[in-house]
Amino acid sequence: MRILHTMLRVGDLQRSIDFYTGVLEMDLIRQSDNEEYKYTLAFVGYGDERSGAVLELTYNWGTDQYDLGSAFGHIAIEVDDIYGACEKIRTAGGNITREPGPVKGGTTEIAFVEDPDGYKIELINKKFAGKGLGN
Ligand SMILES: C[C@@H](O)C(=O)SC[C@H](NC(=O)CC[C@H](N)C(=O)O)C(=O)NCC(=O)O
Ligand code: NI
Repeated sequence: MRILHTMLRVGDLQRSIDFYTGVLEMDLIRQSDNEEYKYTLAFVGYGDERSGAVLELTYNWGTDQYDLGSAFGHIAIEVDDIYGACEKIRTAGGNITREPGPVKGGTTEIAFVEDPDGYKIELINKKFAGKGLGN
């Protein structure tokens, strides 16, 4: 078994596609409508589903916002240079909500960016990927 995707309900599909492709440099892999049940799916990621897990952006027709609640945490992305990545994301209009630097209580360098619906995306510097807090 392997993880295929994480599904996120979004309030404006093009706004989300623009963010994940334009700001986080993902590919738009495929998109499909379900006319009967009135929703559209857009799969975005770094390479296709055979090479790794992707995000499944789900737009329910006519629903433009959701209560994210307090349970969802974040999706993590590995970046080669977290400081440079944050500058590029900021320049591209992304909302960095936690500046890059060592995680509290550890050494792993992280940052957070929020997507257009408020979902948190954690950026982790490549040299720390898979090392937890890095201690
Ligand atoms: C393609 C596969 O990865 C899917 O996740 S499609 C599954 C399908 N999704 C939806 O219906 C999304 C819209 C829905 N209103 C929602 O917001 O979740 C699904 O969950 N189908 C249910 C089923 O029983 O088939
Ligand atoms: Ni799915």
